[in-house]
Amino acid sequence: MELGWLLWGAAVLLLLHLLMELSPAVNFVLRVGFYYVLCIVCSGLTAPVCLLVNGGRTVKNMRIIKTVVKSFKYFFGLRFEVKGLENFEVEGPAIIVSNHQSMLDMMGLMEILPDDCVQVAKKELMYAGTVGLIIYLGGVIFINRKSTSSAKMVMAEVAKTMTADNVKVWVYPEGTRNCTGDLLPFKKGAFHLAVQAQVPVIPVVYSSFTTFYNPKKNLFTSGKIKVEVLPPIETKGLTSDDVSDLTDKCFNIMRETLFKLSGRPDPNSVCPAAQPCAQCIPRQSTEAFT
Ligand SMILES: CCCCCC/C=C\CCCCCCCCCC(=O)SCCNC(=O)CCNC(=O)[C@H](O)C(C)(C)COP(=O)(O)OP(=O)(O)OC[C@H]1O[C@@H](n2cnc3c(N)ncnc32)[C@H](O)[C@@H]1OP(=O)(O)O
Ligand SMILES: CCCCCCCC/C=C\CCCCCCCC(=O)OC[C@@H](O)COP(=O)(O)O
Repeated sequence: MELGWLLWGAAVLLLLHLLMELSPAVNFVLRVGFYYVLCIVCSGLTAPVCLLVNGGRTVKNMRIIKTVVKSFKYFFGLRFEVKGLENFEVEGPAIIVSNHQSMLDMMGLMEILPDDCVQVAKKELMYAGTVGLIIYLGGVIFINRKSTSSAKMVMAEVAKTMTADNVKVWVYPEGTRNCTGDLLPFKKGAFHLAVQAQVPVIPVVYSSFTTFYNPKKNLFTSGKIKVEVLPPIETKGLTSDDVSDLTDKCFNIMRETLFKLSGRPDPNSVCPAAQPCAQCIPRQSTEAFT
């Protein structure tokens, strides 16, 4: 009887393997599906541990969540090459800003997440079953993207409490996932927050996923992700009038780093050729690279 089940299991695995080999779409759906299942199951198992160890919603739970999520990369053959971790060693709170390419970012996030750091997330994630529960227990700050005034109010509250609680806040300034290999224009919330709390901004850049992950092409293979934590940008003495400049400065540094890490030409270099080349391609027309 047990041997029968084993043979059935082996046959199903073999069939799935064959299907994945034959069809990129099946391969993509199964790998993404497996990521979802892993997140849902691990969240369900980790939530009671967080409750038992730390008693409720607290940033301390992020250490437990981080330990679990850091193991996910082995299932998908992902490798991280990290540079500049010492830039996280600032005294006290800071705002960390990074590019946001896909839900796979959770693995990259947890790979380098410093202690006492919470993320800003869209409030819809709170209702994502066990994943919502674990995110809630980790102390994630939820914002309503459909209401600028309510999002601003939450951010203003965070600016007041982050210094008292000595926490770092991780924001995805693009405000949505973007897997084009370039950056979307930055929203200013993170930078208002940094100026209001008078804390540094630490930019973090992940290389483009487009060589191994592209939903439009049903591509999801193993791959290497280069990560660079850039030096903190101070905001002491800056006022709300400086927010736009601060946003632009961060955007330009991060875009330049994204292109460098992804092996693309420097976006700021001037093309000497008469014909447009890769350097000349304007920021929003990046489909050619995906
Ligand atoms: C154990 C296993 C577990 C496995 C699974 C779980 C794995 C890990 C779990 C833990 C990790 C969870 C992490 C989850 C991450 C989720 C990521 C996301 O959800 S990304 C989406 C949500 N985040 C954001 O949107 C942040 C970026 N957005 C902003 O900062 C925006 O600015 C805003 C949301 C605050 C407002 O956006 P919007 O309404 O579109 O308005 P804007 O155009 O940006 O601004 C309008 C004007 O208002 C000014 N402004 C903005 N913010 C402020 C402010 N705080 N104070 C004052 N003024 C502000 C802005 O400057 C604009 O004015 P202007 O005159 O045009 O300059
Ligand atoms: C009872 C309800 C059950 C609902 C089940 C939902 C299951 C969800 C399961 C697994 C999801 C794993 C993903 C982990 C968290 C990913 C965070 C993320 O990447 O959010 C995207 C958000 O930043 C921006 O969203 P948009 O690009 O604007 O969209």
